Amino acid sequence: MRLDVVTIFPEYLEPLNVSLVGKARARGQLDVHVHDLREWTYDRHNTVDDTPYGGGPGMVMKTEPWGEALDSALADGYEAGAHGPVMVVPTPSGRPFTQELAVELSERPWLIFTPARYEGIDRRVMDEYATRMPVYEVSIGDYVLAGGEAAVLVVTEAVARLLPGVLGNAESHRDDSFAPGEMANLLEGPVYTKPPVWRGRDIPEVLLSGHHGKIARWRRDEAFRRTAQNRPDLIERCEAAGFDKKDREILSVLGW
Ligand SMILES: Nc1cc(-c2ccc3ccn(Cc4ccc(CN5CCCC5)cc4)c3c2)n[nH]1
Repeated sequence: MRLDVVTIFPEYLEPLNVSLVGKARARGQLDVHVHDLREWTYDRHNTVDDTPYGGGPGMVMKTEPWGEALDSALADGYEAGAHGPVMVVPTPSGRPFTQELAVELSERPWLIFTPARYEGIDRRVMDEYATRMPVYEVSIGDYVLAGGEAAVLVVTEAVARLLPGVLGNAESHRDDSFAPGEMANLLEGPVYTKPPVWRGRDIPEVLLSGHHGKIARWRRDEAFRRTAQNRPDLIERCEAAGFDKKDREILSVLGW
């Protein structure tokens, strides 16, 4: 997968050199190119913003630098043999970023991120590139950041860990919250490891029993407990996926 990021804060993307994404890059599973938007300005102050038409607070990012930076990133990518680009535009007003969307993006060969600052980018930039590729405007949550770079880190990490071979055997996204399968749409329950006792706190007996059926049931019950506690909205969603008799038992215990 190729990732291009156009930003006025290239240093903000340094974390893409470490940990999971850094290793995927070192292994050649990810090809990341960060471009400084200001390299596509020609005035003394490297201006990338201007006042909004129609008035209002703040500044809007200008079309020309984005157009030149994106055309350059596209030419570079095609030159390198990449294909099927998709533009990902972080914005508070976008489609919610979910595990489902992470899976969808992880199946694309080329993502071009356009994290903005100020009050966002002149709409004509997205309109222009929507004629050439899918444009996903994406929100990572119902809060307002000062710019899109943090969202690029979030989306990149969620996508990269889904790429084949990126998560080692020791880790798996099989039982992720929101992953398909029997734990679909449930939040994961508590996890434990050695030592067996820590500051007088021991491990739930069932996890030491070696009885895989009981352990799986306990984990599902704990997932229901946590989901009912923190995300009751998800209980309805997984009801659609079908509850078995045991599920209904734990839900009635939880007062559901
Ligand atoms: N999930 C999530 C994503 C973001 C995010 C992503 C990119 C940018 C680029 C600039 N900002 C700051 C920003 C943008 C829009 C407004 C709202 N204004 C009201 C009138 C015009 C616009 C305020 C402040 C971002 C914020 N925040 N949260």
